[in-house]
Amino acid sequence: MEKLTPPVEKNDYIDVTFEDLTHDGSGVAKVNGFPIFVQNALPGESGQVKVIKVKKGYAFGKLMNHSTVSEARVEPPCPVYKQCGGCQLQHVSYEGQLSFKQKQVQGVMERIGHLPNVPVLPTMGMTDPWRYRNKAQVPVANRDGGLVAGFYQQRSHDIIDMDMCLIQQQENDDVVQVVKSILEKYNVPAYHEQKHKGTIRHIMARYGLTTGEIMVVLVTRTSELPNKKHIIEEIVKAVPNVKSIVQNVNTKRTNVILGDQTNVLWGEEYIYDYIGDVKFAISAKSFYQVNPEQTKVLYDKALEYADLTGEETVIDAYCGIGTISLFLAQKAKKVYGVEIVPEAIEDAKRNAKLNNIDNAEFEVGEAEVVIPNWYKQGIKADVIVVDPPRKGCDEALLKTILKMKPKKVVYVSCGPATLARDLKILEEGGYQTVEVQPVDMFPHTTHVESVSQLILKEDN
Ligand SMILES: C[S@@+](CC[C@H](N)C(=O)[O-])C[C@H]1O[C@@H](n2cnc3c(N)ncnc32)[C@H](O)[C@@H]1O
Repeated sequence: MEKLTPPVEKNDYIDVTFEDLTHDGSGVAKVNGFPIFVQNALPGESGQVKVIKVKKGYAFGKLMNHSTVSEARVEPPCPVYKQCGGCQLQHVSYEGQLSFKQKQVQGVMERIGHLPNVPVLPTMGMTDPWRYRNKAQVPVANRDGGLVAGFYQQRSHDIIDMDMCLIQQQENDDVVQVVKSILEKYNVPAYHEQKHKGTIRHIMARYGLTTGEIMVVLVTRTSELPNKKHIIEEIVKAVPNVKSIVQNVNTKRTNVILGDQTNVLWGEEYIYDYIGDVKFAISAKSFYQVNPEQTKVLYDKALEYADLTGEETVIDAYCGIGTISLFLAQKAKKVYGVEIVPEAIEDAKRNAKLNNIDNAEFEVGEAEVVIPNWYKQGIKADVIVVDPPRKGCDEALLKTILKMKPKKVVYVSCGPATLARDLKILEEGGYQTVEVQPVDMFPHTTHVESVSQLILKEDN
């Protein structure tokens, strides 16, 4: 096969116009069809780029200057946007972000799914896309005789001290600052990663948006916490809505934040929050959606697409803590949820009880194993909802769906590329994708979430 010669070399300076944005927010320019990826460049912009790395089929460049600036470009409001890396799209207007997310889904439908006619609707965004996150997990270090708490600088483990994060609930920012100063006052040593010494590793705050309840989690290397009694008293005094103070002990040399052992130091083991009418108990280790306001928007859409009358049997595959299952159970005859993580299923069962929901059953296991078993046992769903991780649905699960033939499939996805791949398989098996609705769950980041409705075609 003829070897293609890249049209650019390292250290070349070239003038380009950007055509697209990648899934991670880099601008894409093309030289004779050869793509060059450049950070901080937007579609429609032109400028001079220095080529910094050339690979077989693509190159990376650094933007040296702009000759045209996109109308969608804005000044990022966060002072540490460039160092942090937690957000990737703050330099794009919110309208521009929503349009980028819609185009990204549309693009993969065409390129990967070969489904150019599937309607991809405009992204449903937030009225106020700031301060939406209900969970903060902030690493702590010792510096200049005190404590710093903030975020890891991009591609490093250096902590940048920070007193606010514009996508965090204000309450979480406040908790982190107050707890940091209390720990500093009592000389609690911060964890030192290389030496694996010290005590406090992370300060974590969880906030119930609808209840205002706050949980403070102190993640420590050792189960011993010096001046524990005073620290607890001061946190209770300083954080009026605190309902739970928890110590999580993580003894391991690891990047995973939480360890195995959790002790309640004060108050309750759980805080509570509602999504719609459904109440959720949230422990230090529970998975819970980080943007509950948009979760409601997403799940309302899923419910609309499921179009339940009260007579249906529904399967919720990859059900996590049963958030969607409990939403659906209010409108269905019976819901079966399956999830691989046993603790999540315990939470799902607890949450069903908490809401007096007795028509939802949950099972631990792989969706691609459990659902075929259910089918063998005679369980046949009228509607199947799937909400898989980024890698999409397992092929065995898709095959079972095609055998079981539910009238509707509702596909909640956090990975547009695998969504497109799976929709194609379902379409070839007799389903029609009615529409795809992107929902912005994570403003200012490149994450794209969407929900799709598929119906079984009549002759199947
Ligand atoms: C995107 S999350 C779904 C969250 C869920 N809908 C909720 O609201 O809690 C995907 C879930 O799939 C689970 N998972 C991953 N692989 C799985 C598999 N093969 N079978 C079942 N669940 C799986 C993960 O543990 C995770 O909870």
